Amino acid sequence: MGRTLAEKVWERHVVRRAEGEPDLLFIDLHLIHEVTSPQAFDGLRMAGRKLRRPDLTIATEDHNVPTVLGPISDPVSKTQVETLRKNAAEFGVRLHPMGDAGQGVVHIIGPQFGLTQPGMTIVCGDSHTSTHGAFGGIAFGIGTSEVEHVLATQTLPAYRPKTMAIEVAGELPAGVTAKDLILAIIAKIGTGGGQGYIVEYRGEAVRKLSMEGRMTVCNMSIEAGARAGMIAPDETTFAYLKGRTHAPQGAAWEQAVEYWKTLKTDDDAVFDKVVEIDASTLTPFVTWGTNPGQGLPLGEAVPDPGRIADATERAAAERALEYMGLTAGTPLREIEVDTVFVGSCTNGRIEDLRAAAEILRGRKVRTRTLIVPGSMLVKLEAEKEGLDKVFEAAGAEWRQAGCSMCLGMNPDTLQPGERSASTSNRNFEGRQGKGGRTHLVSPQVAAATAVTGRLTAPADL
Ligand SMILES: CC(C)[C@H](C(=O)O)[C@@H](O)C(=O)O
Ligand code: SF4
Repeated sequence: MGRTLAEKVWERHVVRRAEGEPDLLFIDLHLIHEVTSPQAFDGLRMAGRKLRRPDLTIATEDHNVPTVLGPISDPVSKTQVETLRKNAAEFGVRLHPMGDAGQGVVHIIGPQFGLTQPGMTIVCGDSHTSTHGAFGGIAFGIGTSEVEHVLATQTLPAYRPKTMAIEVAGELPAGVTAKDLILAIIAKIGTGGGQGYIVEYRGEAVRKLSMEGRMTVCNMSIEAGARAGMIAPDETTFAYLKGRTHAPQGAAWEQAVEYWKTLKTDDDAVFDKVVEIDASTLTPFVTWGTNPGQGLPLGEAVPDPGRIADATERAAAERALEYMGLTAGTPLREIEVDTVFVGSCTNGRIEDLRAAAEILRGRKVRTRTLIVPGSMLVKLEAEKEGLDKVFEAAGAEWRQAGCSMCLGMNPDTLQPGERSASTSNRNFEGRQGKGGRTHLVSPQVAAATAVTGRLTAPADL
């Protein structure tokens, strides 16, 4: 019987297997940030261990950094960043600190440097590590004790998840993006729908996505509860990687591509579960609730919890509407927002900024609008293209790279009761600041919303 892509990549990395025990996997790339690494380094220090493979480890500062120039004022954030600096120096880890040209959100810098490659195992003490699966590797988030294990051994014990195929037939209509697709997928399968699985996204619409779009999709796999998300590499993947700093060069490149071409699910392979979705029926999607599965097409209205059959879901919807300050039956297009955030490891890449700029060009924003590049390199690229000027002319704020308003660990937050349209990945209660209300959207919807002050698709402008 043939094998799925996930099975192929997994098997190639097993260094020890024993009955009744998790497989011991070799890890090709270990990404580090300031929030989940301090105790792991402490553990190493206490055990008198060194880092096993500093060459396969890379660190960045992202969650706690302010996105305006200047020092970190919050003492907890400051300590976390300083601790990472000390640890990186002591253990010989390459670090991209604030202000460095290579700094950025951990899931943006791996791909941009060509460190993220097809067929790899990639881990990070961060749930959105699933992003890197867009290149056809197995990438997942790990806990701090696992971070320590990987630092010490470059291996990780893990049970192999089951495999799920999400088959996306047809083409995305014009104006419908990767973000709308993944929000629609999560609304369909639920925030627990992917639990216990590695998801492989397949089908025509997925093949047609750019690498940026594929990363957006894989990024949010975790929001459907999946262990990881992946997409088989193809010409789009190779073209994206070619020439990047850490991508193989010359003969090694040819050899790598030859191997990468074998990284696809065999025709006769069997997935443990298959979900089908028709891309051609999709429209711009927004969330109305407090989990990423509570989403609907923008053309619809706030749902009536009374009409939800499942008691748990009904209770969740009631609570969500109360927190969100929404009334059932209100057209989603009539919801007014105070703040728009374009950024994060979901939608903080150059293509996302270009899409937002295209809509904001020659227009003015009515909301507080933060445009935050996912990395300093994205920032540089955007500035070369003059996108910063477009944003500033529209009245939006152009910032330094970081996680920013994706989560309230830095100065970019919502005030209690404030409402945002955000291109990030989580709309949990308090995610963007205590009492803040988040609607997850694509960069296109975010930009159009900034123009009108209400949830809006570009086609409505
Ligand atoms: C802080 C970090 C551990 C966390 C994660 O694991 O994802 C954060 O990045 C997030 O997006 O919530
Ligand atoms: S941008 Fe958001 S989702 Fe991504 S790593 Fe930072 S906090 Fe987590």
